[in-house]
Amino acid sequence: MTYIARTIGVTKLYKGTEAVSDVSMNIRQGEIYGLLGHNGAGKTTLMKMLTNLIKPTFGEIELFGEKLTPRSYEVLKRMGSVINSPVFYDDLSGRENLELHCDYMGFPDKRVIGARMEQAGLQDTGRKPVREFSLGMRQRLGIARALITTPELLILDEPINGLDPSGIKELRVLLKRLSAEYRITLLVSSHILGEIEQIADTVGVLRQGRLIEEVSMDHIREQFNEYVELRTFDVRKAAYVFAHHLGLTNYKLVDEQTVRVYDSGTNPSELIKALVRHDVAIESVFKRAHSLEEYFMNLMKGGEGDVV
Ligand SMILES: Nc1ncnc2c1ncn2[C@@H]1O[C@H](COP(=O)(O)OP(=O)(O)OP(=O)(O)O)[C@@H](O)[C@H]1O
Repeated sequence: MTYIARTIGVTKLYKGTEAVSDVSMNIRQGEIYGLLGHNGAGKTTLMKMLTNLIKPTFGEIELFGEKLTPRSYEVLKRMGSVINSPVFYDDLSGRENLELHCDYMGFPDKRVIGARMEQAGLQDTGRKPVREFSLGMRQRLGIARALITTPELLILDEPINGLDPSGIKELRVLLKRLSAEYRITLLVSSHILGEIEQIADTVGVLRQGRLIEEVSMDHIREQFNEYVELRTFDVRKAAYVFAHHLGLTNYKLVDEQTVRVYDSGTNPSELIKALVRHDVAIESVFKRAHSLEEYFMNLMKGGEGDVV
Protein backbone atom coordinates (compact mmCIF):
# COMPACT_ATOMS: atom_id res chain seq x y z
CA MET A 1 0.00 0.00 0.00
CA THR A 2 1.54 3.33 -1.06
CA TYR A 3 0.53 6.29 1.04
CA ILE A 4 1.16 9.70 -0.42
CA ALA A 5 0.39 11.46 2.87
CA ARG A 6 0.01 10.26 6.44
CA THR A 7 -0.43 11.89 9.78
CA ILE A 8 0.77 9.91 12.76
CA GLY A 9 -0.86 10.82 16.05
CA VAL A 10 -1.07 14.49 15.08
CA THR A 11 -2.38 16.95 17.68
CA LYS A 12 -2.70 20.72 17.43
CA LEU A 13 -3.25 22.83 20.51
CA TYR A 14 -4.40 26.44 20.34
CA LYS A 15 -3.87 28.08 23.72
CA GLY A 16 -4.14 24.73 25.46
CA THR A 17 -7.29 23.65 23.56
CA GLU A 18 -7.09 20.74 21.13
CA ALA A 19 -8.27 21.72 17.64
CA VAL A 20 -6.97 18.41 16.25
CA SER A 21 -6.49 15.43 18.56
CA ASP A 22 -4.26 12.44 17.91
CA VAL A 23 -5.19 12.07 14.24
CA SER A 24 -3.67 9.26 12.21
CA MET A 25 -4.90 9.52 8.66
CA ASN A 26 -3.70 7.66 5.60
CA ILE A 27 -4.09 8.98 2.07
CA ARG A 28 -3.35 6.46 -0.64
CA GLN A 29 -1.70 7.41 -3.89
CA GLY A 30 -4.24 8.08 -6.65
CA GLU A 31 -7.35 8.26 -4.51
CA ILE A 32 -9.81 10.98 -3.66
CA TYR A 33 -9.85 11.22 0.12
CA GLY A 34 -12.90 13.02 1.50
CA LEU A 35 -12.49 14.65 4.88
CA LEU A 36 -15.93 15.04 6.38
CA GLY A 37 -16.79 17.08 9.45
CA HIS A 38 -19.01 19.84 10.77
CA ASN A 39 -17.74 23.42 10.99
CA GLY A 40 -15.06 23.62 13.63
CA ALA A 41 -14.27 19.88 13.51
CA GLY A 42 -10.64 20.63 12.68
CA LYS A 43 -10.52 20.10 8.89
CA THR A 44 -8.73 23.35 8.06
CA THR A 45 -6.27 22.94 10.92
CA LEU A 46 -5.38 19.46 9.71
CA MET A 47 -4.91 20.69 6.13
CA LYS A 48 -2.77 23.59 7.27
CA MET A 49 -0.49 21.14 9.07
CA LEU A 50 -0.26 18.94 5.97
CA THR A 51 0.80 21.95 3.89
CA ASN A 52 3.30 23.15 6.51
CA LEU A 53 1.40 26.39 7.16
CA ILE A 54 1.28 25.49 10.86
CA LYS A 55 3.21 22.96 12.90
CA PRO A 56 1.64 20.09 14.85
CA THR A 57 2.02 20.38 18.62
CA PHE A 58 2.55 16.61 18.76
CA GLY A 59 2.84 13.85 16.20
CA GLU A 60 4.37 13.51 12.77
CA ILE A 61 3.41 14.05 9.15
CA GLU A 62 4.77 12.06 6.24
CA LEU A 63 4.49 13.29 2.67
CA PHE A 64 5.64 11.13 -0.23
CA GLY A 65 7.22 8.82 2.34
CA GLU A 66 9.31 11.57 3.94
CA LYS A 67 8.92 13.15 7.32
CA LEU A 68 7.67 16.74 7.02
CA THR A 69 10.00 19.31 8.60
CA PRO A 70 10.17 23.12 8.36
CA ARG A 71 12.75 22.62 5.58
CA SER A 72 10.76 20.16 3.45
CA TYR A 73 10.82 22.42 0.39
CA GLU A 74 11.17 19.58 -2.12
CA VAL A 75 8.16 17.56 -0.99
CA LEU A 76 6.04 20.70 -0.71
CA LYS A 77 6.75 21.43 -4.38
CA ARG A 78 4.99 18.17 -5.19
CA MET A 79 1.70 19.33 -3.76
CA GLY A 80 -0.78 22.12 -4.39
CA SER A 81 -3.50 23.48 -2.14
CA VAL A 82 -6.45 25.84 -1.90
CA ILE A 83 -7.10 26.58 1.75
CA ASN A 84 -9.59 29.35 2.54
CA SER A 85 -11.16 31.29 -0.34
CA PRO A 86 -8.59 32.02 -3.03
CA VAL A 87 -7.68 35.71 -3.40
CA PHE A 88 -7.02 37.28 -6.82
CA TYR A 89 -6.39 40.62 -8.49
CA ASP A 90 -9.99 41.29 -9.43
CA ASP A 91 -9.24 43.68 -12.31
CA LEU A 92 -7.00 41.18 -14.07
CA SER A 93 -8.12 38.23 -16.17
CA GLY A 94 -7.72 34.62 -15.02
CA ARG A 95 -4.69 34.16 -17.26
CA GLU A 96 -3.06 37.39 -16.04
CA ASN A 97 -3.54 36.29 -12.45
CA LEU A 98 -1.82 33.01 -13.19
CA GLU A 99 1.00 34.82 -15.02
CA LEU A 100 1.58 37.00 -11.96
CA HIS A 101 1.55 33.92 -9.77
CA CYS A 102 4.26 32.35 -11.95
CA ASP A 103 6.35 35.53 -11.57
CA TYR A 104 5.97 35.57 -7.79
CA MET A 105 6.72 31.90 -7.46
CA GLY A 106 9.68 32.05 -9.83
CA PHE A 107 8.27 29.76 -12.54
CA PRO A 108 9.67 31.14 -15.77
CA ASP A 109 7.76 28.67 -17.93
CA LYS A 110 4.34 30.21 -18.49
CA ARG A 111 3.40 27.74 -21.18
CA VAL A 112 1.66 25.60 -18.55
CA ILE A 113 -0.91 28.33 -17.93
CA GLY A 114 -3.05 27.51 -20.97
CA ALA A 115 -3.14 23.84 -20.03
CA ARG A 116 -4.05 24.61 -16.43
CA MET A 117 -6.82 27.02 -17.49
CA GLU A 118 -8.15 24.31 -19.72
CA GLN A 119 -7.92 21.64 -17.03
CA ALA A 120 -10.01 23.87 -14.80
CA GLY A 121 -12.54 24.55 -17.58
CA LEU A 122 -11.60 28.25 -17.86
CA GLN A 123 -10.12 28.27 -21.35
CA ASP A 124 -12.92 30.46 -22.70
CA THR A 125 -12.73 33.25 -20.14
CA GLY A 126 -10.47 35.39 -22.35
CA ARG A 127 -9.96 38.94 -21.08
CA LYS A 128 -12.88 38.82 -18.63
CA PRO A 129 -11.68 40.28 -15.31
CA VAL A 130 -11.89 37.99 -12.28
CA ARG A 131 -14.31 40.53 -10.77
CA GLU A 132 -16.89 39.18 -13.22
CA PHE A 133 -16.21 35.51 -12.41
CA SER A 134 -18.84 33.45 -10.60
CA LEU A 135 -17.84 31.91 -7.28
CA GLY A 136 -17.47 28.56 -9.03
CA MET A 137 -15.12 30.10 -11.63
CA ARG A 138 -13.04 31.68 -8.84
CA GLN A 139 -12.79 28.31 -7.10
CA ARG A 140 -11.68 26.71 -10.35
CA LEU A 141 -9.15 29.48 -10.95
CA GLY A 142 -7.80 28.76 -7.46
CA ILE A 143 -7.44 25.12 -8.48
CA ALA A 144 -5.78 26.11 -11.78
CA ARG A 145 -3.29 28.17 -9.76
CA ALA A 146 -2.62 25.26 -7.41
CA LEU A 147 -2.01 23.06 -10.48
CA ILE A 148 0.72 25.34 -11.91
CA THR A 149 3.48 23.25 -10.34
CA THR A 150 1.95 20.01 -11.69
CA PRO A 151 1.36 18.64 -8.19
CA GLU A 152 0.89 14.97 -7.42
CA LEU A 153 -1.27 15.80 -4.40
CA LEU A 154 -3.92 18.51 -4.33
CA ILE A 155 -5.46 19.66 -1.04
CA LEU A 156 -8.77 21.53 -1.25
CA ASP A 157 -10.49 22.93 1.82
CA GLU A 158 -14.29 23.08 1.41
CA PRO A 159 -14.10 23.77 -2.35
CA ILE A 160 -17.88 23.60 -2.80
CA ASN A 161 -18.67 26.12 -0.08
CA GLY A 162 -21.11 28.72 -1.37
CA LEU A 163 -21.45 27.22 -4.86
CA ASP A 164 -24.82 26.89 -6.56
CA PRO A 165 -25.92 23.45 -7.84
CA SER A 166 -24.41 23.96 -11.31
CA GLY A 167 -21.14 25.21 -9.79
CA ILE A 168 -21.07 22.16 -7.51
CA LYS A 169 -21.63 19.85 -10.46
CA GLU A 170 -18.86 21.48 -12.52
CA LEU A 171 -16.46 21.23 -9.63
CA ARG A 172 -17.35 17.59 -9.02
CA VAL A 173 -16.66 16.79 -12.67
CA LEU A 174 -13.35 18.70 -12.49
CA LEU A 175 -12.18 16.86 -9.37
CA LYS A 176 -13.06 13.47 -10.82
CA ARG A 177 -11.26 14.40 -14.03
CA LEU A 178 -8.13 15.50 -12.17
CA SER A 179 -8.14 12.16 -10.44
CA ALA A 180 -9.00 9.88 -13.36
CA GLU A 181 -7.19 11.62 -16.24
CA TYR A 182 -4.30 13.34 -14.53
CA ARG A 183 -3.81 10.82 -11.70
CA ILE A 184 -3.66 13.54 -9.08
CA THR A 185 -4.31 12.39 -5.51
CA LEU A 186 -6.92 14.63 -3.90
CA LEU A 187 -7.69 15.49 -0.30
CA VAL A 188 -11.01 17.35 -0.24
CA SER A 189 -12.84 18.54 2.84
CA SER A 190 -16.54 19.21 3.18
CA HIS A 191 -19.29 19.28 5.74
CA ILE A 192 -21.74 17.95 3.13
CA LEU A 193 -21.92 14.19 3.08
CA GLY A 194 -23.71 14.01 -0.29
CA GLU A 195 -20.75 15.64 -2.00
CA ILE A 196 -18.05 13.57 -0.35
CA GLU A 197 -20.04 10.41 -0.97
CA GLN A 198 -20.21 11.10 -4.70
CA ILE A 199 -16.52 11.67 -5.27
CA ALA A 200 -14.48 10.04 -2.52
CA ASP A 201 -12.75 6.68 -2.57
CA THR A 202 -11.98 6.94 1.14
CA VAL A 203 -13.82 8.98 3.75
CA GLY A 204 -12.31 10.24 6.98
CA VAL A 205 -14.79 11.58 9.53
CA LEU A 206 -13.52 14.27 11.89
CA ARG A 207 -15.50 15.08 15.01
CA GLN A 208 -14.26 17.58 17.56
CA GLY A 209 -10.72 17.19 16.31
CA ARG A 210 -10.70 13.39 16.32
CA LEU A 211 -10.65 11.13 13.29
CA ILE A 212 -13.38 8.75 14.32
CA GLU A 213 -13.68 6.85 11.06
CA GLU A 214 -11.50 6.19 8.03
CA VAL A 215 -13.15 3.83 5.63
CA SER A 216 -13.32 3.07 1.92
CA MET A 217 -16.56 3.97 0.18
CA ASP A 218 -16.63 0.52 -1.44
CA HIS A 219 -16.62 -1.08 1.97
CA ILE A 220 -19.31 1.27 3.22
CA ARG A 221 -21.50 0.68 0.16
CA GLU A 222 -21.23 -3.07 0.66
CA GLN A 223 -22.39 -2.71 4.23
CA PHE A 224 -25.20 -0.39 3.35
CA ASN A 225 -26.72 -2.39 0.58
CA GLU A 226 -30.42 -1.94 0.49
CA TYR A 227 -32.37 -5.02 1.52
CA VAL A 228 -35.82 -6.35 2.06
CA GLU A 229 -36.29 -8.00 5.44
CA LEU A 230 -39.06 -10.54 5.89
CA ARG A 231 -40.23 -12.05 9.14
CA THR A 232 -41.83 -15.39 8.62
CA PHE A 233 -42.63 -18.50 10.67
CA ASP A 234 -40.67 -20.68 8.27
CA VAL A 235 -37.37 -19.07 7.18
CA ARG A 236 -36.07 -22.27 5.64
CA LYS A 237 -39.03 -22.67 3.38
CA ALA A 238 -38.84 -18.97 2.48
CA ALA A 239 -35.16 -19.45 1.56
CA TYR A 240 -36.10 -22.47 -0.53
CA VAL A 241 -38.70 -20.44 -2.42
CA PHE A 242 -36.19 -17.63 -3.04
CA ALA A 243 -33.54 -20.03 -4.31
CA HIS A 244 -35.63 -22.46 -6.32
CA HIS A 245 -38.57 -20.43 -7.51
CA LEU A 246 -37.09 -16.94 -7.85
CA GLY A 247 -33.48 -17.96 -8.53
CA LEU A 248 -32.10 -15.62 -5.87
CA THR A 249 -28.70 -16.10 -4.27
CA ASN A 250 -28.34 -12.79 -2.46
CA TYR A 251 -30.31 -13.60 0.68
CA LYS A 252 -29.29 -14.34 4.24
CA LEU A 253 -31.04 -16.08 7.13
CA VAL A 254 -30.59 -13.63 9.99
CA ASP A 255 -32.32 -15.70 12.69
CA GLU A 256 -35.08 -18.27 13.07
CA GLN A 257 -37.74 -15.80 11.92
CA THR A 258 -35.87 -13.35 9.70
CA VAL A 259 -34.53 -13.49 6.17
CA ARG A 260 -32.98 -10.58 4.26
CA VAL A 261 -32.78 -10.23 0.50
CA TYR A 262 -29.99 -7.87 -0.54
CA ASP A 263 -30.50 -6.06 -3.78
CA SER A 264 -31.50 -2.51 -4.48
CA GLY A 265 -33.72 -3.77 -7.30
CA THR A 266 -35.62 -6.26 -5.14
CA ASN A 267 -39.34 -5.73 -5.35
CA PRO A 268 -40.98 -6.69 -2.02
CA SER A 269 -44.28 -7.50 -3.68
CA GLU A 270 -42.64 -10.13 -5.94
CA LEU A 271 -41.15 -11.77 -2.86
CA ILE A 272 -44.47 -11.71 -1.04
CA LYS A 273 -46.36 -13.13 -4.02
CA ALA A 274 -43.91 -16.02 -4.35
CA LEU A 275 -44.07 -16.82 -0.65
CA VAL A 276 -47.86 -16.71 -0.55
CA ARG A 277 -48.03 -18.94 -3.62
CA HIS A 278 -45.95 -21.52 -1.76
CA ASP A 279 -47.86 -21.25 1.51
CA VAL A 280 -45.18 -19.46 3.51
CA ALA A 281 -46.88 -17.29 6.13
CA ILE A 282 -45.42 -13.78 6.39
CA GLU A 283 -45.41 -11.85 9.63
CA SER A 284 -43.93 -8.59 8.35
CA VAL A 285 -42.00 -7.04 5.47
CA PHE A 286 -39.62 -4.11 5.72
CA LYS A 287 -37.52 -2.45 3.04
CA ARG A 288 -34.33 -0.86 4.26
CA ALA A 289 -33.41 2.02 2.02
CA HIS A 290 -30.25 4.09 1.92
CA SER A 291 -28.97 4.40 5.47
CA LEU A 292 -25.51 5.69 4.61
CA GLU A 293 -26.52 9.22 5.42
CA GLU A 294 -27.88 8.17 8.77
CA TYR A 295 -24.65 6.35 9.53
CA PHE A 296 -22.37 9.30 8.74
CA MET A 297 -24.68 11.82 10.38
CA ASN A 298 -24.58 9.78 13.56
CA LEU A 299 -20.80 9.61 13.43
CA MET A 300 -20.45 13.34 12.82
CA LYS A 301 -22.70 14.34 15.64
CA GLY A 302 -21.53 11.77 18.14
CA GLY A 303 -23.93 8.85 18.09
CA GLU A 304 -23.07 5.25 17.38
CA GLY A 305 -22.49 4.28 13.77
CA ASP A 306 -25.20 1.78 12.96
CA VAL A 307 -23.24 -0.63 10.79
CA VAL A 308 -25.33 -3.62 9.80
N1 LIG B 1 -5.66 30.30 14.92
C1 LIG B 1 -6.51 29.77 15.79
N2 LIG B 1 -6.47 30.12 17.09
C2 LIG B 1 -7.30 29.56 18.00
N3 LIG B 1 -8.23 28.62 17.70
C3 LIG B 1 -8.33 28.23 16.42
C4 LIG B 1 -7.47 28.78 15.39
N4 LIG B 1 -7.78 28.18 14.23
C5 LIG B 1 -8.79 27.31 14.50
N5 LIG B 1 -9.12 27.34 15.81
C6 LIG B 1 -10.14 26.50 16.46
O1 LIG B 1 -9.85 25.14 16.18
C7 LIG B 1 -11.05 24.40 15.95
C8 LIG B 1 -11.00 23.75 14.57
O2 LIG B 1 -11.06 24.77 13.59
P1 LIG B 1 -10.92 24.48 12.03
O3 LIG B 1 -10.98 25.79 11.31
O4 LIG B 1 -9.75 23.61 11.80
O5 LIG B 1 -12.24 23.64 11.76
P2 LIG B 1 -12.95 23.28 10.39
O6 LIG B 1 -13.41 21.86 10.51
O7 LIG B 1 -12.07 23.59 9.25
O8 LIG B 1 -14.20 24.22 10.41
P3 LIG B 1 -14.63 25.37 9.36
O9 LIG B 1 -15.19 24.63 8.21
O10 LIG B 1 -15.64 26.14 10.14
O11 LIG B 1 -13.38 26.15 9.06
C9 LIG B 1 -12.19 25.39 16.11
O12 LIG B 1 -12.69 25.26 17.41
C10 LIG B 1 -11.53 26.74 15.89
O13 LIG B 1 -12.21 27.73 16.62
